[in-house]
Amino acid sequence: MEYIKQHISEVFLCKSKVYGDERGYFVETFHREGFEQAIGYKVNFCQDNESKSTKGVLRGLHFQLPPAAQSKLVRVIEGKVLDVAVDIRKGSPTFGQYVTAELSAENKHQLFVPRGFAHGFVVLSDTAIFSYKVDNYYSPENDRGLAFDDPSLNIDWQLPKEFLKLSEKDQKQPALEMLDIECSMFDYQKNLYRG
Ligand SMILES: Cc1cn([C@H]2C[C@H](O)[C@@H](COP(=O)(O)OP(=O)(O)O[C@H]3O[C@@H](C)C(=O)[C@@H](O)[C@H]3O)O2)c(=O)[nH]c1=O
Repeated sequence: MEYIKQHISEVFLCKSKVYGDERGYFVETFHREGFEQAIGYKVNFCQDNESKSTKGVLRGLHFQLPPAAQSKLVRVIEGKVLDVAVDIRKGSPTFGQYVTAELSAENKHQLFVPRGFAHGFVVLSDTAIFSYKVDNYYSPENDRGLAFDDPSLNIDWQLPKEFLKLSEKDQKQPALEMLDIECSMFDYQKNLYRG
């Protein structure tokens, strides 16, 4: 597995080695020791999630507040998505900036999204199955969102806005400037994103 630091250096794109033969292929999708060595700290993944969506579905941008903050290791097992991780750590040199990655069943890339990032994706293929590990359990009372179309972020979701399908909740998420208290719960100096 290759772990590639992104321009926000706590975010990693993970590329698996795919062994193809006449039967099909084999791939390691997670190797704890290698993963922790690459990112530089321990992450205790405790829940695996899967969702299926149709083209144009946009889920996000989501995060959970401490003490239920989550790191996520995300991948696609059917179809193709554009995945986005926005840095919401107060005091971070890359605050408000984001990383994007095209994740597909074909390229088998994974994105590691640390705590202190709002995460979302849009489906670019007819359907997509999204699969991910998280290192803290689902906590509806700590579940928060950030507007996918916040002009201060200016994210290019690669599909026309009228084509996007969002949950009711995600159609009215707040802009980043409204999330000052939430962002300060991910203070960069305190390294809180390291769990
Ligand atoms: C996320 C989650 C949802 N649920 C339930 C709550 C709800 O009834 C239903 C659908 O929830 P949501 O609408 O929040 O699902 P969804 O929009 O797919 O939420 C996910 O979006 C992506 C972008 C993420 O980054 C994830 O962390 C998660 O927030 O599933 C759980 O039981 N456990 C979970 O871990």
